[in-house]
Amino acid sequence: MDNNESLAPAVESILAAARDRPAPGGAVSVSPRDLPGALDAAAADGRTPLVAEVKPTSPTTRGENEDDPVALARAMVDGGAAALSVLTEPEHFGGSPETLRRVREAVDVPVLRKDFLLSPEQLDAVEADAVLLIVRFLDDLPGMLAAARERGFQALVEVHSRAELREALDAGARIVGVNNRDLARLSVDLDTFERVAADAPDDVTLIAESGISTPEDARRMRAAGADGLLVGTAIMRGGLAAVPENVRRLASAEDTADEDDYDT
Ligand SMILES: O=C(O)c1ccccc1NCC(=O)[C@H](O)[C@H](O)COP(=O)(O)O
Repeated sequence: MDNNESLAPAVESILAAARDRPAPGGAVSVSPRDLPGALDAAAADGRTPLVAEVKPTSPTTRGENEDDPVALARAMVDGGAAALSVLTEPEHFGGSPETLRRVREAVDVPVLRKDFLLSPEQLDAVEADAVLLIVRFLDDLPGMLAAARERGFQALVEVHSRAELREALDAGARIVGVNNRDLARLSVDLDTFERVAADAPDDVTLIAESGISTPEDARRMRAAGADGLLVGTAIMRGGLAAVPENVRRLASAEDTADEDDYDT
C-alpha cells in the first residue's frame, strides 16, 4: 500500500475497518457472468453500458437509503443497466455480503462486489461475478489478482493515475476502472478518466467510475474511451421510485445527444 499518508480521514477509517473485519473460512468458487460481455452487449444494443450501483450511503452522501436493495437492483436492470455494483462494506456504505447474495440471486446481469478488500481471505465473504481491487490499497496486487482469479472472479482493478494504470497493466489486469474520485480529498473530477484512459491499450475493458451525473457526462466518458460507466449517486437519487428513470436517462445518453441535458 503506498501514499496512504495523504488519504482523507473517511478513507483512513474505511481502511481501518477493513483491516479489522474477520475473514470467513473456506475459499469460494464462482462461475461468473461475463462483465465485459455484458457491457459490449449493451453498447451493441444502443444503450450506454452502465454498471449501476446499489449504494445505500457513503461518506459523501447525506442520509441513508432504506429501500429494499433487491427492489433497487431490479429497478436498475429494468431501466437498462448492463451490470450492477453492490457495496458490501457495512460501516461506511450500509452494505453487506448478504445484500449482494440476495441481489445476485434476483437478477441475471453480472454483479460486482464493491468493497475495500485487503487480503485474499476477504474475497471469500460472498460469491460475485467480479470484485474490486484498488491498486492504491494493495501491497501485492499480482497476488490479489491471482487469488481472485483462482476463485473464478473477474477483477475490476481500480486506478486513479497513469502510474497506477501502469501497475495494473503490469500485474495483468484485463478490466480497469479509473476512479474520478480522489481518495485523498474525496473530490471528483472527470478529467481524471480522460487523462488516464489516454494511456490504456485498446484490448483492456475500461470503466469510468464516480461523478457521472448527466447524459452529457456519460457521453464525455464514452468519447474518452470508456467501455462502461459505474454510477451510484446519480442513479440512487430520489430512491426506488426515481431509479428506473435515472437509469434510463443515462442508458439512453447516446440517443439524446441533440436534446438539452438538464441538471439532476
Ligand atoms: O462515494 C463515496 O463517498 C466514497 C468515499 C470514499 C471512498 C469511496 C467512495 N465511493 C466509492 C465508489 O467507488 C463509488 O461508490 C462509485 O464509483 C460510484 O460513484 P458515484 O457515482 O459518484 O456515486
